[in-house]
Amino acid sequence: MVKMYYNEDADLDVLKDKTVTVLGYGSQGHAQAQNLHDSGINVIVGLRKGSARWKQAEKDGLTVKTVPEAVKSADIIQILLPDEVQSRVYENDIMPYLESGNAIVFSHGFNIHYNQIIPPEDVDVYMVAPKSPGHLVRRTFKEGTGVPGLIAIYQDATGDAHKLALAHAKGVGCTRAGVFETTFREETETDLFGEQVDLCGGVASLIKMSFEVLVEAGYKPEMAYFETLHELKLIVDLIHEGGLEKMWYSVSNTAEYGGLTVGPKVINELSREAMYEALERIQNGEFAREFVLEGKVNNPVLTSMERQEREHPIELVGKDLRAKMPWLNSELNED
Ligand SMILES: NC(=O)c1ccc[n+]([C@@H]2O[C@H](COP(=O)([O-])OP(=O)(O)OC[C@H]3O[C@@H](n4cnc5c(N)ncnc54)[C@H](O)[C@@H]3O)[C@@H](O)[C@H]2O)c1
Ligand SMILES: CC(C)(O)[C@@H](O)C(=O)O
Ligand SMILES: [Mg+2]
Ligand SMILES: [Mg+2]
Repeated sequence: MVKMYYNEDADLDVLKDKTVTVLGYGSQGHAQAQNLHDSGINVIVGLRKGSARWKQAEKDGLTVKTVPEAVKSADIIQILLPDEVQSRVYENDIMPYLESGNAIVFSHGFNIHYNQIIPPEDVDVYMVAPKSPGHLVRRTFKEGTGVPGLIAIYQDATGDAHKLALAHAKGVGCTRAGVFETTFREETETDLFGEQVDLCGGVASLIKMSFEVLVEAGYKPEMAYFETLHELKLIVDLIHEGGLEKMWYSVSNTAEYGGLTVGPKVINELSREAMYEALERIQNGEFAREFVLEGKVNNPVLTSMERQEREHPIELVGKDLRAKMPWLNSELNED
């Protein structure tokens, strides 16, 4: 078993005299900056002048500066910008102001692993990667718990990178839930695989296709929505708490027999082949090249797919139904 690190293994004091700048105030940025600040660490947020997020970060009680000013004021520079813009911002607004002994921190290894950012040898480079969407990083922290996370050391110029990474993970709240150590390569490749095949891509495709089949067969879209999307969370909660065993225990024998016999026909050997293909494209850098080039031309494919996704009938019926369920936390930008 891998070693897990908890609160007692990490010492926040190593960050006592340091300033951490969090570049970006999106999903991870707003969560990690506020958690670090609430943990007593001196935090500055770095944003573009005129960024819509600037006011929000100030409203949240944080100091905000432009990226170059934030980097100049900091010992530890945490890059929580979209992966596809990080290398450009690094070249223009980070690298010129780095000082020997600084640390650069990532929450995903993409830009290091795929050579988009090549840091100088005299800075620490480490990762603190919460294994969770950013909004839950903040929500769980405020509830007094946290989400599990990974740390990884790419470069230990000062000899302190490991202690810093653990303290940083503690400030973000991850050592409350458990942190384990990995490498930039392992985090990057498994993270990309998980989000493409299972967590985001696989699940979204499964939801949409099962919804489409029910609606095409003449069932009401509202029925199909509850069956294929809404209830998924309730089932996943059981899996999350107690593994597949707890889910199979809780559902009826009918669901258990039907699920165990039909599931492998739906997610089948063809799906396995597609998963291996996705993994190969991640491992050989093809996916990274495609995504980096997509970013360089201002995300035309992503923009168009986001629009198509918003217009999918399950999203339209879902919007109406969720409006009738005010107890759902469906705000997009909730803190
Ligand atoms: N979203 C997640 O839950 C999640 C989970 C784990 C790891 N990560 C990693 O965290 C990092 C950040 O991802 P995110 O999803 O939080 O990003 P995001 O898109 O939600 O937020 C990005 C932030 O950067 C700002 N920004 C964009 N371009 C900028 C520029 N040129 N200069 C300055 N600021 C700019 C945006 O205004 C925004 O505040 C990525 O490395 C990602 O892989 C994200
Ligand atoms: C939250 C995820 C999917 O785990 C993360 O990896 C991301 O890129 O947003
Ligand atoms: Mg992930
Ligand atoms: Mg990811």
